[in-house]
Amino acid sequence: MNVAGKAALVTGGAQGLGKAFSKILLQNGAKVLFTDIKEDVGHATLSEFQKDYGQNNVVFIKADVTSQPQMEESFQLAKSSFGRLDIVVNNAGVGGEHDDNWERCKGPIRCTRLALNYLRRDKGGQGGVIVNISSAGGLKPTQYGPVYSGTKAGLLMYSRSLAANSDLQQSGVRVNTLCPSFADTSLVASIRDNETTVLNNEKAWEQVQSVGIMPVEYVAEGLFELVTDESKNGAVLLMAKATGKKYLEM
Ligand SMILES: NC(=O)C1=CN([C@@H]2O[C@H](COP(=O)(O)OP(=O)(O)OC[C@H]3O[C@@H](n4cnc5c(N)ncnc54)[C@H](O)[C@@H]3O)[C@@H](O)[C@H]2O)C=CC1
Ligand SMILES: CC/C=C\C[C@H](O)/C=C/C=C\C=C\C=C\C(=O)[C@@H](O)C/C=C\CCC(=O)O
Repeated sequence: MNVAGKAALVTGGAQGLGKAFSKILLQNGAKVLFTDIKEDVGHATLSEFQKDYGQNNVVFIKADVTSQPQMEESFQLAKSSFGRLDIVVNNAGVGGEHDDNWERCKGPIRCTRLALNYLRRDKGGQGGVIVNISSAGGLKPTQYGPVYSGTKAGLLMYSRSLAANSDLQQSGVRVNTLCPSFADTSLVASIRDNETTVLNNEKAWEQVQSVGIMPVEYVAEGLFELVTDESKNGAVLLMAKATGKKYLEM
């Protein structure tokens, strides 16, 4: 897929990986609507992007992925702003070990279901691609983040199963999963700063340091590959500082 002239919706795009995903799409000529719950940070990112990529090529809306009405409004706004929707990146998420944090999995599922109403050819869309942001922790056990790993593994298998659906394939929609290891964002800084609820901050931070931390721009290259390579459907891309990009073969 050539993203130039295409339209994307990225959740949690105000900062971190979501900002880097939005940026790489804009840099390559796509129009982007990004959502976030952080209004001030979102508006600052919007101004930066509008200056660099054009006033009409980027839109921000304060919207929470845990809210069905807010996400319905976000998808409608993307369609009315750009006249089309081709790419959806379900990125918004939080760290931490709250035992009810299945929203980390349910939020992207909610948004994937909404996305299908806009992308499917049999629903008036033009086909497209959904990329769900899981984690290396969704593929490999994280002993200090079992809830995090469990929810990300759930999202991964939801995405793979949906991608295997033949009706969806015929409607022109691909569904891929990106599994980054640690990247340089506030989520990882919260482990360093003892501001999260991982099971043992000190040991978790030691693990982060031994695995290594990737720049967000590098992770965005993986996202871009999953968006543009039309041979990829149901793909799971693991990215880590030491081992680079590796597709799951299973
Ligand atoms: N940083 C890392 O090492 C890794 C991060 N991930 C995943 O990448 C995604 C992005 O995380 P980071 O950029 O690291 O974190 P971050 O904390 O820097 O950015 C997350 C963004 O999502 C927004 N957000 C959080 N909850 C939201 C909600 N309910 N609705 C809308 N927006 C919401 C936040 O306000 C923030 O702007 C998450 O799904 C995370 O689990 C996956 C693997 C590694
Ligand atoms: C210590 C983590 C605790 C809590 C989770 C935290 O809230 C967020 C974690 C975000 C990312 C997790 C990444 C996990 C990475 C790993 O488990 C690494 O051990 C393995 C990473 C890559 C291996 C590459 C390879 O085998 O090819």
